[in-house]
Parts: sequence; C-alpha cells; structure tokens
Amino acid sequence: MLRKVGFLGPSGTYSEEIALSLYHENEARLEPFSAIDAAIRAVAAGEVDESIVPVENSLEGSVNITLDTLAHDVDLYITKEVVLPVRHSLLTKKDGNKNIAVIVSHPQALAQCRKTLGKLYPQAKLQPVDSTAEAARIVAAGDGRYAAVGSAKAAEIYGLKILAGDIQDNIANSTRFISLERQPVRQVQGNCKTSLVCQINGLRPGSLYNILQEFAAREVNLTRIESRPARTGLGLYIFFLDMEGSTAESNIAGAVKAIEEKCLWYKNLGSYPVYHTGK
Ligand SMILES: O=C(O)C(=O)C[C@]1(C(=O)O)C=C[C@@H](O)C=C1
Repeated sequence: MLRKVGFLGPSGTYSEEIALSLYHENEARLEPFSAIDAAIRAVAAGEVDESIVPVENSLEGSVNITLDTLAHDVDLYITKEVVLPVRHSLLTKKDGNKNIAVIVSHPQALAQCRKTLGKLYPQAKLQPVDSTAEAARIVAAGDGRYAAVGSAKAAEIYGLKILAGDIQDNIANSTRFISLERQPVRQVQGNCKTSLVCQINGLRPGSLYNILQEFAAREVNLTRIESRPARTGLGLYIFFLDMEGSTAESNIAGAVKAIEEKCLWYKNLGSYPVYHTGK
C-alpha cells in the first residue's frame, strides 16, 4: 500500500512542493487538505501516515496554527524538517494586467510580500484565502481584476500568467516545514534536531533561566525558543524549544530529562533529520 502524505492543498502549494521533493510518485499518495490544522489532525486520526506543514518563515515568524495544534490538540512527533527558499510571483489571467483590484493569497504569503505589493499596486485590496494554490484557482475562475501571490508552478497548473516575479520583500525569504507522524524516528543520524514543548512555573522568578541552564550546562545548542499562550490564563505561556542533535547523544538526553522533571507540563516532539531543498 502506498504511503499517504497530507499537505495543504490544492495542488500547487509550497507544502506540496516539499512532499514532491521527498517522495517519488510510486512511493506516496499525496492527500490535499484545505487547512493546516486539518492536515495535522488527519495524522492523529490515522487517515494519513504523515503530513507536511509549515512551521516558521524567515520574514513572518511562526505559523501559529501549526504550533498550537501540535501543543494542544494532538500527540504527534516531528520526523523531518525541510527548509525551502520561497520565491513568490504575482499571477493573473492576462499578460500585462494593470487593472488589479484584489490580490488573494495565504495570509503568510501576503505578509511576506506586503511592502512590494504596496509599492507596485497601492490601490489593490489584499484578501486572505486558504493557500497560495487556492488563490491561483480563484484567480483562474474569476474576472481579470484578481491576482494571486503564489509559485511559478501554481501559474502552470492553473493556466495563469506571471505578472511579476520575486515579489517577496526579501530575497532570503524561506520557510521551514516539518513532517508529523504518530511515531518518532527511531535512529536519527547526521544533521538533526530535537524539539519539545513545555510549560514552566512562570510565576516564580528565574524559572525560564532555571530551564535554560540545563542546556547551557551540557553545551546543548538551542536553535529556537518560541512562546505561545498556554490557554489557561492571560500571561501564562508554553515554550517550544528546538536544539541541535538527537536524544541518542547523552547531553541532549540529559537536558531533555531534566526539563521533563522541572516543568509543569511537557511534550517531547522527537529527534529528526534536517534537510534543505537544493534550490
Ligand atoms: O499556501 C501555501 O503554498 C503553503 O504551503 C502555506 C505557506 C505558509 O503557511 O507559510 C507556506 C509557505 C509560504 O511561506 C507561504 C504559505
């Protein structure tokens, strides 16, 4: 049976691009979902074996729906990280269209192009939709006043023209995607990371320091700390921590165990390999 891999659809999203870079046609059946949290929940429900979702962008920061769903709604593990350089284009039905009234796209994609779009099309209204490919589909079905922020591949799939290329506000624009599965990776080798999410007793002075010192004392390199609301009261937070290395290494395993013992609440998100797409 083919492996089922979920992604934010329809066809032509950046999430699908990652799935296609990871699996050959005969290895996996790709399943589109209309929302990121639906793709994540489908893994937990056993409808797919894995889902690929964005977690962070270099211009816009965290994809909150991914972090919040992972922390509060499911018990899944990160099994891969893939970083994709994201180059957006403005897609329309007609070449040289000067009459753009509405620009549609995923909110993260619109935010990544906000300055450039403001300069090129100050009159246009920015309208969020479910994904960049859904935006391309809407433009293909609508009248000529609509344009979409999306990939060159989406232009090809939906028969659109590229009105402007590289419209992201920064050439280094890239998005970090993760694969989520019900079981963790057993043996991780090479370039890898470990992630966890925890809640500390934030009412006590020095409680974050108390956690961080466990990493410093063992020379563990934290690559990211992100806080999100704990959802139990204003001013109460959970922390997502990413570190270099896997729990097969004794210093990482020691730090993770110490955090588990010190925290009010804790979830190990696993150790996993890190890839970069070669573009
Ligand atoms: O809509 C898409 O193409 C997606 O894959 C979603 C998404 C995101 O949510 O960050 C992925 C990469 C880009 O940063 C813009 C949009």
